[in-house]
Amino acid sequence: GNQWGYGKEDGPSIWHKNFPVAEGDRQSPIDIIPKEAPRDPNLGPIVLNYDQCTSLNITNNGHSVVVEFDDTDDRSVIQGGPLGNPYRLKQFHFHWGGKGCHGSEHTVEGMSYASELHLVHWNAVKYKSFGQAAEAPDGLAVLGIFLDTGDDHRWLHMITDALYMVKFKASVTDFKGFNPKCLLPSSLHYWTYLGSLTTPPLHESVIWIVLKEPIIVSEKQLGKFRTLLFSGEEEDQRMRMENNFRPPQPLKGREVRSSN
Ligand SMILES: C[C@@H](CNC(=O)c1ccc(S(N)(=O)=O)cc1)Cn1ccc2ccccc21
Ligand SMILES: [Zn+2]
Repeated sequence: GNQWGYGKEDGPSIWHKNFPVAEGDRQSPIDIIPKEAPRDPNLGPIVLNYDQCTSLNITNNGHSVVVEFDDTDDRSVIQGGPLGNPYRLKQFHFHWGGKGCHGSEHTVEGMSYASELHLVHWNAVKYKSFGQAAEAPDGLAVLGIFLDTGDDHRWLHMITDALYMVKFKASVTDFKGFNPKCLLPSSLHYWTYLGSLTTPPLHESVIWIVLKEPIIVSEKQLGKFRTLLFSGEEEDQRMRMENNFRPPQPLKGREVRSSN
């Protein structure tokens, strides 16, 4: 299939060859300029119902580390804010940089954070499957959370302690009972805009909700993400998984709104 990555030969600058939508009108991520993102009084708060959440496993898909959820019912949903329906949690994953360099996807006035967490949800009211939703303009809602560096995050160790089990591409291990609520910052104030997946196939199917407040994790915890490999166990070349982020894309006239 279409092999893509984050290197010189297969990275973001050449994705358009196999995925022409890369040059589309609603691509993500973007640079968010707060003073150009007016408060919209019609934007209510986002509501996260993650209490019955059902994480299943953690996997290295060769691009990131992903925690997958049982999305066969509405136990874990996001709703409110810009969303017309509840959207069902499918997975979350991270993007990060290399040693001492930042790796968030969205930036704020040109400033990037150390890392960015994406909680991926799909509109199971309107669409029959995640795959079908992933191709629809209102099919997905991704909650983006910035990670900044400072003290240890008290719960992130539950993820970083499992990373040695999924060092290689295509490795997967059980990861049950993890509630991502523990990864939220104290404020749910957000920016929202219409965008896309930030990796191929780059479908323009995402309602983005990016939280303004970052969570704080330590350099040591972030460093554990960089022990993951892009490469599979059988490959002789070991390529460290780092800098797995797409840079900001043209806004092309889109409006970014701010919650109150
Ligand atoms: C959409 C693709 C898989 N890609 C994603 O699911 C995805 C999700 C979020 C982001 S980001 N970085 O923007 O948050 C990027 C990619 C293929 N695919 C199609 C159907 C399908 C079913 C299960 C799994 C993968 C599937
Ligand atoms: Zn992502």
